[in-house]
Amino acid sequence: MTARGAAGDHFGDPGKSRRVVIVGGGTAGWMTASYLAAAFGDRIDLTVVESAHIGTVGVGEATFSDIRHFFEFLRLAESDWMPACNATYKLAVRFENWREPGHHFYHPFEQLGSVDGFPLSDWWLRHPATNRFDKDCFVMASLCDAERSPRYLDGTLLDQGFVEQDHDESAARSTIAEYQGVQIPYAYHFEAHLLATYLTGYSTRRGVRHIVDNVVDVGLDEDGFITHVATAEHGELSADLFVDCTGFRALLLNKALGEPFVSYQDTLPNDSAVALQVPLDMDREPLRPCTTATAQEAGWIWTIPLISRIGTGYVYAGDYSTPEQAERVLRDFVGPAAADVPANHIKMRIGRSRRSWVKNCVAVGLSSGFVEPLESTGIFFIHHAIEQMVKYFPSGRGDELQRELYNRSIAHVMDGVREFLCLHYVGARRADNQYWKDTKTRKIPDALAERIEIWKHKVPDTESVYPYYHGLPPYSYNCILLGAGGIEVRHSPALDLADERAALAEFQRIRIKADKLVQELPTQNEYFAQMRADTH
Ligand SMILES: Cc1cc2nc3c(=O)[nH]c(=O)nc-3n(C[C@H](O)[C@H](O)[C@H](O)COP(=O)(O)OP(=O)(O)OC[C@H]3O[C@@H](n4cnc5c(N)ncnc54)[C@H](O)[C@@H]3O)c2cc1C
Ligand SMILES: N[C@H](Cc1c[nH]c2cc(Cl)ccc12)C(=O)O
Repeated sequence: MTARGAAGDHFGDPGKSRRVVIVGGGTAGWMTASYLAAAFGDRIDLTVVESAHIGTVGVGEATFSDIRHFFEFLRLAESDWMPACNATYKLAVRFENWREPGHHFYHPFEQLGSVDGFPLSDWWLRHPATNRFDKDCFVMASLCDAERSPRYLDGTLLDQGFVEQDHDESAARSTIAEYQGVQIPYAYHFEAHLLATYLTGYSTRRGVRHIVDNVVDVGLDEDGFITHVATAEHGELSADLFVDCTGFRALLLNKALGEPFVSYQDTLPNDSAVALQVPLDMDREPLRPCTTATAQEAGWIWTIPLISRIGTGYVYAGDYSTPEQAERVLRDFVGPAAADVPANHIKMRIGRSRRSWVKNCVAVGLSSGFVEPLESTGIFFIHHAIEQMVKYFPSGRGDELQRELYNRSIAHVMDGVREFLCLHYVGARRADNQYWKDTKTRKIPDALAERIEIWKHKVPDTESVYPYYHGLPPYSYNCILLGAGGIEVRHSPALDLADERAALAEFQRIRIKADKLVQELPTQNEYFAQMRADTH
C-alpha cells in the first residue's frame, strides 16, 4: 500500500468524465461494468483490470427471477444472451431428502394465493388436500415434477399473470428495488464463465477498457482514499471510484482499506465446496427446470442442468467432512459420468464486510459478502449491489450519507438472507446423524428464534419475516417451513369457524390449472431441442 497526495476529485466537476476502475473480471466485475456502461454511457470512464493468473471462482450458475431486470436494463432479450451462455430455465429449487430420505418439495417462483384474508398455506394447514403443501398451493410444483418448460414450443410464456413486454430500446427500465409487478415465473441457469465472456464483449463494445494484468499495490492518500492501483505491467490506474470485485480475497476493501469482515460461520457452518462440470447429453438425459439441492451427510449437493452439462457440487461443513471425503461423496452421487472430470475445491468465506462501501472503494460480489448458494443468492447480491451503487452514485468525496445508506441496504439484504438460510437447517426434520442433529441446536440469529415462535402459531407473513428488503417474499418462508417439516406450524384458530368453500375451490382451481399445463407444455428437453433445430 502506498501513501500519496489527495486523489484527483473529478466527481465534483460535472464537466469531467467520472473515472471508475473495477478490479476483477469474474461475474461481479463484468456485471458491474456492463450495468454501469448501460446506466451512464460515455458520461463515465470505465476500466476493468483482471488477472490472467488468478482464476475466477468458476461457479455461480443459478439465479433469482429478479435477474430479468438486469438483462432488460442492458436491453438484452433472452435470444441475445441465453444461447451464448448455454442457459436453461429454473422454475424453483427442489429440496430432496431435507425432511427425510425420499421426500422432496419445491420453493417456486410463484406467489402464494390467499382466500378471505388468510394465506393459502393457512387454509392448507386446516384443510390439507394432500400431504404435498407445494403441489396443493403452487402450479409450478407440478410443472417441475413433470419437467416442463415455462414456454410453449412457439416461445409463448405460460400464463401465470406475468406479461412479457415487447423488446423496446427506448422503454423505461425497471429495477428490482422499484418493481412492484407480478411474480416473474422463472429464473435461469447459465454457465458462469460464458456469462462473464458475454458481458466482456457487451462492455468493451460500449467503450469499457479491459486490461489483463495483476494489481500488485493499492495507493492511499492521507485521508485513506484510494488514489490508484498499481499493476505489474500497465503502470498505475487512477480513478475517482474503485470497485473491488476481487472475490473472496477482497484485495481493496478488506486488505488495503482494512475494513473488517463479519463472519456468519457460527450460524451457517458450511464453509467448503467441491464442484464438478459433468457433460450432459440433453437428447438422452432430463433437463429438469429447477435447481436441485439434495441433502447429504455433512451438507447438500447442488445439481444445475445446463444445455451442454450439469453443474454440480457438494457444499459441506469442514468440521464434519474432509475435502477428500466430500469429493468421494460427490463422485458417488454423480456416478460414472464424473469419472474423468476434474474437481474444483473451494474454501468459502461466509459472512459480509462490515461496510461494503468505504471512502471511494465499493466491493461487489464475493469481496462484499457471501452465504452458501442454497437459494442461489450470490448473483442476486451482485445485481442488488450494482443497482444500489447507481442509486447512490457519488457526486464527490464527501458523500458519507450516501455511503451509509448504501451500506445499510447491503447489510440488510445479506443479514436477511442469512436468516432465511438458517431456517432451512433449523426447520429441517431430518436429524439422522451428528451434522443434522447439530442443526437443531446450533445458534441461530436471536430475531429468527423469535420469528419461529410466532410462525408456530401463525404462518409467515409480511409482519413476521425479516423486516427490511432482502429479496425473499413471505411465501418463500412458507415453502421452507411447510416443506422441510421440522417445525410444527398451526393454522389460525379462525379457520375452525370460517367457511372453507372458497379455499377448497381455490385448491381445485390450482389442481385443474396444473394438470392442464402439464398436458400442454413441452418438457424442457423438447423446448430446447426445438430451439436448437430452429437455429440450425
Ligand atoms: C461453491 C459456490 C457455488 C455458488 N453457486 C452460486 C449460484 O448457484 N448462484 C449464484 O447466484 N451464486 C453462486 N455462487 C456465488 C457466485 O459464484 C459469485 O457471486 C460470483 O461468481 C461472483 O464472483 P466474483 O466475481 O465476486 O469473484 P471471482 O469469480 O472470484 O472473481 C475474482 C476476480 O478478481 C480477479 N483478481 C483477484 N485478485 C486480483 C489482482 N490482484 N489483480 C487483478 N485481478 C485480480 C480475478 O482474476 C477474478 O477475475 C456460488 C459460489 C460458490 C463459492
Ligand atoms: N425476489 C424473488 C425471490 C424469490 C421468490 N421465489 C423464489 C424462489 C427461489 Cl428458488 C429463489 C428466489 C425466489 C424472485 O427473484 O423471484
